[in-house]
Amino acid sequence: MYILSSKQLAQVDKATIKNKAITSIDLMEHAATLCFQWLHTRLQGQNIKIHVFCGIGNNGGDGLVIARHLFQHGYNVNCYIVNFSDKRTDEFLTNYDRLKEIGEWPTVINNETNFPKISFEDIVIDAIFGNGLSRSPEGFTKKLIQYINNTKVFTLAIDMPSGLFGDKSVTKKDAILKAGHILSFQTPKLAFLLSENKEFVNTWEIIDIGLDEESINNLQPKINFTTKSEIIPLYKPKDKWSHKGTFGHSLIIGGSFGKIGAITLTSKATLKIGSGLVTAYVPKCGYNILQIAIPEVMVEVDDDKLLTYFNFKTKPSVIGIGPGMGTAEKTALGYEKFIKENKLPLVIDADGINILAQNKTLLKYLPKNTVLTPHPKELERLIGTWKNDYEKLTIAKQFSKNYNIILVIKGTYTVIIDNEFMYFNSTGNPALATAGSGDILTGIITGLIAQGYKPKYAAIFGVYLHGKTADIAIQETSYETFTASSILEYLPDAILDLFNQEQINEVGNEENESTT
Ligand SMILES: NC(=O)C1=CN([C@@H]2O[C@H](COP(=O)(O)OP(=O)(O)OC[C@H]3O[C@@H](n4cnc5c(N)ncnc54)[C@H](OP(=O)(O)O)[C@@H]3O)[C@@H](O)[C@H]2O)[C@@H](O)CC1
Ligand SMILES: Nc1ncnc2c1ncn2[C@@H]1O[C@H](COP(=O)(O)OP(=O)(O)O)[C@@H](O)[C@H]1O
Ligand SMILES: [K+]
Repeated sequence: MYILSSKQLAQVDKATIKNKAITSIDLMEHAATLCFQWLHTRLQGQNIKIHVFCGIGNNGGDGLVIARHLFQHGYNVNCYIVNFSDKRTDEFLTNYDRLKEIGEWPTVINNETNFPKISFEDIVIDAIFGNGLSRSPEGFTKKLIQYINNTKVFTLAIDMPSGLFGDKSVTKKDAILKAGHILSFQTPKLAFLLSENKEFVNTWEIIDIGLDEESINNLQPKINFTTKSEIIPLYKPKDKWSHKGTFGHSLIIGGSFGKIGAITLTSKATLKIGSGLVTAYVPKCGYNILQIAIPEVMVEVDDDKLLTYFNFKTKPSVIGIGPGMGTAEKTALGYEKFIKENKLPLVIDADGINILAQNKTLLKYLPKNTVLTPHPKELERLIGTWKNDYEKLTIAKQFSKNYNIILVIKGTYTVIIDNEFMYFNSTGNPALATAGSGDILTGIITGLIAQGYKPKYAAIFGVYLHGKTADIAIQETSYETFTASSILEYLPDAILDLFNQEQINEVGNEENESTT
């Protein structure tokens, strides 16, 4: 699914009202009723105090609709208007009247002395600011946000946590509501996927409010959130007449004394994802280890304990390089020579990236669409520092464009960057934060390229499957006991899950709530 900017979302709201012949007030009624239903399903009429804080724009309008439904269903509700401006939208005013019509008058909050008492057991619904936030909240509104945050009460944010911009960094972090859960309309917001916002964004889900898909597509958005629906079409079914040559030959280069495990994991993953043939090129000390650990993999050797010569005989279709390789001087020299001469598709990880970062003149030798898979530290060495996550993405896009390479920036929401396009991954969880997890990813992406997946799609698909293994595993095992080898154990389930129709379009289901 696409990720839209605030401006694009406002455009799509307008286009939906025009193209679908629905009024703005009905669209609001529909969206906010879905939020009410979400809450009602979970509370089942329980007598919990619910404080609904409404702004004066359309986010406030949503709050008024939710409050009305809650009142009508007998909930214990206090509704407030946070009166930070004399402006009112028409939809707000209509819903204000509708609330009064059922005999409920919201309390107007104009200053700090009107702040209501909130207990830890209560629920707060945050409908103060949504997509129309134009600057950081100030004055009593900011104080109210801080007051709510200090209560540590459960907060349900409608569309956005108030004070957080959907698509740009906030410097004043003391005026943002810390949401316990967010019900966000139609598309994920970029802000939810960035670690700088982790204090404000806990779990979130997307509520499909029926905005006009055609208008969304017409905008040709460049930021994507990759879910199962986008992954299924990428899958390449196996041809009945295929043979092992059809699925490519991967060469996996890496390892050093004490780090043969890393390259063993990468080789195993390359084989397991379906590369027809796999050869590992390792220091001599890795020979027996690899031959015993993975009989299916062929092995070529370099110097005793470190890669030095890079003079393999294998003629592969793709090369995955870097895990466990080290950055010793003689390895770096051999690697530099290899990079300058190589013309084959590459996936570069770990020390392969670190050596490039030490000698950036090498970058121009990388074949077009080389995949680099840095974790945040490796990325920093490669592209330099950044002031905030948005700037990081801007620099990374420019880097991808300058060198014609595909960046896989690993993290909670791994993002694949190809020029100005970004693909955020939806799968994965902290079980993956374990030694060797990245080595496996390198193998998966390499093995997919060997089978004919274009590098960009191999990266998107590989990252999705890698994360999915952990999501499936965690229902059966624990975070603690999940190791990098578990990724390979659950890889068959992750692939088979693609054919499990029931879970398609699962974003929005509780099962797929996203946790940061
Ligand atoms: N049909 C639809 O369109 C649908 C819309 N929907 C809902 O609408 C929401 C967007 O509504 P919205 O555009 O009215 O913006 P919202 O966030 O309520 O507030 C804007 C107001 O706040 C003001 N303001 C901003 N920052 C401020 C600050 N720091 N301090 C003080 N004031 C500040 C700003 O004033 P201004 O910037 O002009 O000064 C303006 O008056 C969206 O998130 C979703 O919940 C859904 O119902 C689905 C259907
Ligand atoms: N909290 C998390 N949620 C989702 N994925 C995670 C999380 N932590 C780590 N990962 C994933 O685990 C992998 C770790 O890779 P990396 O840091 O290179 O590990 P290693 O060097 O140990 O192999 C990446 O794919 C990353 O996206
Ligand atoms: K809000």
